[in-house]
Amino acid sequence: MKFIVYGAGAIGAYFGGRLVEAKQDVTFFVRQRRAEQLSAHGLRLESPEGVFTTHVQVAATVEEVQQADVILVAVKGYHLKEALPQIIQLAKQTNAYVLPLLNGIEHVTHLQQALGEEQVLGGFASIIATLNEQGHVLHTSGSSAIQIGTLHPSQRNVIEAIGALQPHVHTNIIVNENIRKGMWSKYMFITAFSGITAATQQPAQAIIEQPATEATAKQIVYEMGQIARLEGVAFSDEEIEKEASRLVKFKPHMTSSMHQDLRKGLPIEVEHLHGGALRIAHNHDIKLPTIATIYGILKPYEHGHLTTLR
Ligand SMILES: NC(=O)C1=CN([C@@H]2O[C@H](COP(=O)(O)OP(=O)(O)OC[C@H]3O[C@@H](n4cnc5c(N)ncnc54)[C@H](OP(=O)(O)O)[C@@H]3O)[C@@H](O)[C@H]2O)C=CC1
Ligand SMILES: CC(C)(CO)C(=O)C(=O)O
Repeated sequence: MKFIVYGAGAIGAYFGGRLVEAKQDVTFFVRQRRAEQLSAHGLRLESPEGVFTTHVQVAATVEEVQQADVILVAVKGYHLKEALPQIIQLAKQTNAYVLPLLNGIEHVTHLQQALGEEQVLGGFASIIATLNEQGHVLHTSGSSAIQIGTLHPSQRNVIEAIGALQPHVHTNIIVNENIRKGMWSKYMFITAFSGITAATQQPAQAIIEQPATEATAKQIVYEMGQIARLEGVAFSDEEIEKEASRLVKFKPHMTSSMHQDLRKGLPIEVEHLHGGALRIAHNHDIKLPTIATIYGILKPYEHGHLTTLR
């Protein structure tokens, strides 16, 4: 298959690299600095699933890309404002399916509004990965997977075709028959885990050892469950409780990428995750007081260091 990977950060480079390794035709759509880095040094994945180094095809302008079957989107939520017009243009000119791997939900709505429901697939990534200074991917979790699925009945063939790559890739491609629910489960969990670790500036230990912090984190999951249901995603009480109970199952030193980014003074996805949840709640005329509080605490850190506050 012919893939465009839009954004060659941790997720794009990792899963795109695994597709190159599986002999797929992959073009990494990147900005100038990353294009130079990838052209000069290629792509290197360091992972418990194997080290892989390869030359890659890159493109930095939409004119360079004529054909594609699938566009994997792997930017951060805070890149979307700039990236969406280009992704939409790429999708329109190639007629390719768009497979977003971001955490959150709002990007799916934006893509569907621009392209129609038939062109936007469902998906998300399960991995812990980052780029080092050389632009190599460091994959540190024990496993890696993307979950994919149809958001429209017409997408069955393309989802099956991507799923059929599974025997050839050194990662997991899981076809999820209810991908919308899968995406919401991940959104529910990550909004709580990233929100509470970033707001407390503590790893999972704070949730595990401090009942008040655990209760706040779980409350975020319950509020996310409320909007998921209002959006028509059928979560039972038990399923929501299961997501909430995952919050205390981490090793105490574990933390979220949002907390790590905050510590490093990097931008964080608070507007995309927590802000996105509040906008959905607003559309349904309800309040999410715990998420609103976490959003208020984290919002000043949205762009990284607090250099703009005087
Ligand atoms: N990393 C992880 O372990 C996990 C991440 N996720 C989710 O996946 C998504 C991506 O995260 P991650 O890969 O870590 O993020 P990264 O910051 O590592 O990568 C994002 C990449 O997008 C590129 N980019 C941004 N704007 C553009 C643009 N206009 N054109 C081309 N490239 C662009 C950036 O390039 P540049 O170098 O030019 O800035 C950067 O390399 C997020 O929503 C995250 O929450 C989900 C599960 C795990
Ligand atoms: C919690 C974790 C590490 C794994 O789901 C994650 O996705 C994140 O922090 O962004």
